[in-house]
Parts: sequence; C-alpha cells; structure tokens
Amino acid sequence: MKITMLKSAGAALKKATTASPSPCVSTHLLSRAYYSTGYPERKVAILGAAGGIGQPLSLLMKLNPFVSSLSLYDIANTPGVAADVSHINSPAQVTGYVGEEQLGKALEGSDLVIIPAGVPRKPGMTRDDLFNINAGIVKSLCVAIAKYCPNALVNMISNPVNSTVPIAAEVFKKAGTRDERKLFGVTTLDVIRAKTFYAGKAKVPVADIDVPVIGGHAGITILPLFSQAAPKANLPDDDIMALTKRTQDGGTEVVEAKAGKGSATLSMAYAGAVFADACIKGLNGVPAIVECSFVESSVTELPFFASQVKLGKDGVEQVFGLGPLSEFEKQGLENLKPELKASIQKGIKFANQN
Ligand SMILES: NC(=O)C1=CN([C@@H]2O[C@H](COP(=O)(O)OP(=O)(O)OC[C@H]3O[C@@H](n4cnc5c(N)ncnc54)[C@H](O)[C@@H]3O)[C@@H](O)[C@H]2O)C=CC1
Ligand SMILES: O=C([O-])CC(=O)C(=O)O
Repeated sequence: MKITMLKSAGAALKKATTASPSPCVSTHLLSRAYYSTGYPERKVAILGAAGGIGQPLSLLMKLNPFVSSLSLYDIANTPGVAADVSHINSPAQVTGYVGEEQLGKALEGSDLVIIPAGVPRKPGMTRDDLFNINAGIVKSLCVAIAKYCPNALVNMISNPVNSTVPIAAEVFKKAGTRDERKLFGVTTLDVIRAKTFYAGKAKVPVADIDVPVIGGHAGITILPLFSQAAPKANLPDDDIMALTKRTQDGGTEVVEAKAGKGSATLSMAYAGAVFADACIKGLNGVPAIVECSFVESSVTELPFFASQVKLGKDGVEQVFGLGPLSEFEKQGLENLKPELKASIQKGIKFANQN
C-alpha cells in the first residue's frame, strides 16, 4: 500500500513538472491586478534623474501603477539610467533626456515634476551652505517649468528646501504661472524619520504610526509633533526631547555616516516616491489624501510653512492648522520662526535679484 502511494505521488509529480508553466507566473513586483485601468494617463518628469536620489526615485516611479510616462532628465548620464529602468515590465514608458536643449521636451505635458537636482551636503555643512550652487540650478529649472508645463505640480527636493521653494514661487510669479496649490517642498523624509524613531522608542508597530512634522526642512525648523502621534505612547519628556533632536538631525546623521559621499539618497527616494504617489492620487480624485508638505501657507505669519495638507485634483485642496501643541512644541515653533523667515527671505531676494 505504502509503495503504491509513493508510486502515484511520483507519477503526479512527473505530470506536474512536464506540463507547461502557468501563464500566470508573475514577474511583477506589484500584483498585476494593481495595474488597474480607468485612471488618466499621467506624465512624471524627474529633473536630476541620474543622481543619488534621482536613480532610485526613477526606479520607484517606474513601479508606480498610475504613471504612464516617465521622463528622466539630467545634465549627464540619463540615457543609461533610462535604458536600464525602461526594461522593467511595468506600464510607464520611459524616456531619457540629457542637456539643456532637451529640457523642454522632457517637461512638455508633465502632470508632475520632481526636482532632486543639485549638490548634496558633506560633513560639517548646513543645508544653507548649498544655497550658492543649488539656488541657480533650481531657478533655471523652474523657468523651464513655467514655459513648458505651467500647470504641473512641482515637488521640490533640492536643498535648502526652505529657500528653494520660495525661489520657485517667485520664478512662477514673474512668469505669470504661479498657482500656490501646485508647489510643494518635500518634507516627507522628516515624517518618515519621525515615525521610524518614535516606533522604535515606543515599541509599537512602525506601520501603524502617524506623526505630523511642521515648520521647514533644516535643523530646528523641522518640528515633529509627537504630542499628536497616533497611536499615543505617553513617552516621558526626556524621550520626546531626544526623539525631536534625532528627527531634526536625521539628515546630518546620514551625512556623517556617509563620510563625504553625500547625504540621504535611498530613504529620500522612498520619501519622494511616497509623496509623488500621494500627489498623483490627489490629481486622480482619490479622496482623503493627506501628507505634510512645505507650501504657501497662512497657518502662521510666515508665507511658507510645512503642515498637513489635503491633496486634490488641482494640488493643495486644504492646508490644515497645527492643532493643539504641547508647551515644548509651542516653544519649538517660536524658536524656528526667525531661521525659517530668514531662509524664505533669502530665496525671495535671490529670485528677484538674479
Ligand atoms: N528634501 C529632502 O528631504 C532631501 C533633499 N536632498 C537634496 O537633494 C539634492 C540632490 O541630492 P543627491 O541626489 O544626493 O545629489 P547627487 O549629486 O547625487 O545628484 C544630483 C544630480 O543633479 C544633477 N544636476 C545638477 N545640475 C543639474 C541641472 N541644472 N539640471 C538637472 N540636473 C542637474 C547632477 O548631474 C546629479 O545627477 C541635494 O540638494 C540634497 O541636499 C537630499 C536628501 C533629502
Ligand atoms: O541632510 C541633508 O543634507 C539631506 C536632507 O535634506 C535630509 O536627509 O533630510
């Protein structure tokens, strides 16, 4: 009896292995069902696509099921990056553009432009030390955006974000294309760090955590609101102070660990992809999409400020207020205002002088 069973099991095995493989065997990272139809075609352009952030961000946007066209622009090396990413069997059609003369084509028809172009920090530098190089890069890219895709949403990653976003706003104002709903400083990495660090300290599952982060994107201008963390863990004040400092210094932690080889690229690409996905979902009419971002704002007396925003069919649909703050956070808010104000003014001045 035993022998018979073994024999028939062997026969079944033989039968299974000689049959052709199922046509459903998936070579998709995302399930095929996720590539749902019925959403509008969306073109996304990445400016600085061959860089440390640009390359993994290009990969992640190629995997985004809502992207139909992916335009990769840089001043060098984009043909290789585009050829590489284009072999992935997801729907987005990938095109590489290189050099200023191809920038217009890269941008034309874009619904969303993501900008990680510019130099990163080395140990000992502040984000503001990048201003002299990155301000000019961002300005010229925004002049082209105003010309070739004036209605696109713009996700600004290039540092110093506290100044590059005001530069972009001024460029768009001068070009007559400014729409305060469409310009975003990407502060998602601050939120991702706050969630990760909080979950570690509170010993709660990281996937369940939400922590708003307000202010700007540099040092003390980054203000995580752990008093509003959900779920609430009732951590002692010392822990909250340490978590706040670690979130504010998160970028520096990576810069120092990379020891001269740049700043956060992989976590930033992830953060950039999360925020871009939220923007596209908003454009597509998916309800209740809320993320923190550095936007034109009347939440405080400063003209730009990061807080939670609701994303809709035209970009920002609603900028949310700050909610109740702890005494520690109220103090943090007052402390950050002078630095954030100065960085905003520096950007506005640069855009109007040069
Ligand atoms: N918002 C945030 O949370 C974060 C922002 N960053 C910032 O992102 C920027 C990029 O960082 P990485 O990718 O690490 O730098 P990277 O040096 O690796 O890459 C930058 C890319 O920009 C390109 N580029 C330079 N000038 C350009 C132009 N005129 N047009 C198009 N592309 C141009 C370069 O060729 C390069 O490929 C930096 O300013 C960095 O500080 C970095 C991490 C987080
Ligand atoms: O720290 C930097 O220079 C890059 C950055 O903005 C971040 O990692 O948050």
